[in-house]
Amino acid sequence: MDICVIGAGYVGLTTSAVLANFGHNVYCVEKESEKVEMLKRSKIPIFEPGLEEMVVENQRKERLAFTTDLSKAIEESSIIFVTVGTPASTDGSPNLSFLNKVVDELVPLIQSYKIIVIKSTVPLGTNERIHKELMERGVSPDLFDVVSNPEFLREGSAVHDMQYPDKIVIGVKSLRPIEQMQKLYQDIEAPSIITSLTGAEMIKYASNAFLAMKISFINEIARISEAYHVDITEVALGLGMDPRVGPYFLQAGLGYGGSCFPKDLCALEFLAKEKEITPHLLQATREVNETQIEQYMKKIRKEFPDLTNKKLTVWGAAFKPNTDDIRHSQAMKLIEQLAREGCHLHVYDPVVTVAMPHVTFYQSLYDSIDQTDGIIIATDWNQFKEADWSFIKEKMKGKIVIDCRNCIEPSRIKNNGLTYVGVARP
Ligand SMILES: NC(=O)C1=CN([C@@H]2O[C@H](COP(=O)(O)OP(=O)(O)OC[C@H]3O[C@@H](n4cnc5c(N)ncnc54)[C@H](O)[C@@H]3O)[C@@H](O)[C@H]2O)C=CC1
Ligand SMILES: O=C(O)[C@H]1O[C@H](OP(=O)(O)OP(=O)(O)OC[C@H]2O[C@@H](n3ccc(=O)[nH]c3=O)[C@H](O)[C@@H]2O)[C@H](O)[C@@H](O)[C@@H]1O
Repeated sequence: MDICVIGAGYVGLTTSAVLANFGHNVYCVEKESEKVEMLKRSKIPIFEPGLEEMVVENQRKERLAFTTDLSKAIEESSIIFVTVGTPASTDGSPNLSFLNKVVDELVPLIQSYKIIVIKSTVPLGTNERIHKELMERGVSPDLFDVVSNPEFLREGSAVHDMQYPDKIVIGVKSLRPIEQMQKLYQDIEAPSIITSLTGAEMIKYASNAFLAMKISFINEIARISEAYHVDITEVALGLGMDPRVGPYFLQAGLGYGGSCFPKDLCALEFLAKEKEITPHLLQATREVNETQIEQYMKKIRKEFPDLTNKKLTVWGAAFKPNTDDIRHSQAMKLIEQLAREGCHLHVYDPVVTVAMPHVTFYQSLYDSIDQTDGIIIATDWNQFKEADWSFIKEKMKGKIVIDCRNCIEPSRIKNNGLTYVGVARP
């Protein structure tokens, strides 16, 4: 099949590479010409394990092309994926300007039957609205179907997640596009859920809200566990053994960040309030998360009562490991807070470097700890878990290691004469 993917961000690039890898011809249309030039030279603008290799391989096989020319891509494609960003506006409502622009651009270009697949995460009712708008603007209903096909990939494992999803959600208004959609995904072994356009939108929001709630739940339980000297990792293990709960997303720490959980939670809260529903759990989830940085600042201030001119090392800046994405990163928020309080910060992240006042980003893990007063782990990269703590003990000046992700076994640090501080790890 010939496919057009609009947007070359995390979702657009992964969708393009994976569909091309399944043998489809894919045109990935991106509005930023510099990005397109880079991609044409097989340079990927984001860090995502396995993506570059898959892009290069499919460019070589001439199944994947990058362009700014939407009209040619639409003319040649029967399926159009829309993967543009839907960031939060200042009032928490989703900003749909990129999506609306795409709809404007599509109106004059639909001259033969197309399936328009909305992969971006959009507020309830958006797919219905797009369908209506296309008709009102003169596009014959014989020439298009809108399909709501939300994406569940995680950054850092995007290529794997898209090839091996646990389900495929297909929201439709009529039965007409279903067969084509199933054919498109025939190489993926996963159950499909066929639902309404708005039902698919809600499955996406409910999934992200539930996962975020699980994280805030374990962070709240960690606060209580700490007060009663209980080990949160044992609690999470025992809790997660119940199949009704499951073992995932029970890692206590600095809280969730990234380009999706914070904005999708705000969007759902906004959508609830629009219908005069008080979203108690969503609000509580957000409130716990928003106070996680302060929880850890208290721990840091307890170890270093005067932060002015303290030389501290922070490991991790990305919002999670295996990505260079710092959008709404809790690690970055912590770094900014520490810098505001007068610390001299030495930061190391395997793939992130940012220019900011009072902060020096290092290119090597061990260079970042030279003569430091303490180490703060803000993102749980594997590299940090595998560090040589006896060597670190020799290089650093102080003794304190604050693990804001509970990602290191305390004994590994304590056995080397250092002090370990996590959350609820007595
Ligand atoms: N990042 C993630 O892990 C996931 C994101 N999502 C959702 O997918 C959507 C996209 O997310 P990301 O890929 O992270 O966004 P992104 O912001 O990284 O990428 C969007 C891309 O679309 C391009 N674009 C915007 N308007 C365009 C237009 N008119 N024509 C061509 N290109 C255009 C932008 O320049 C940008 O490169 C969002 O709704 C997000 O909530 C869903 C699942 C996972
Ligand atoms: O809609 C989206 O964009 C995506 O949002 C999340 O994926 P992502 O944001 O890439 O990353 P996650 O692995 O979910 O982690 C999100 C945040 O939660 C934190 N986290 C995760 C798990 C955990 O147990 N504890 C915890 O603090 C991570 O450090 C990170 O900051 C969802 O997991 C995806 O299914 C979804 O498609």
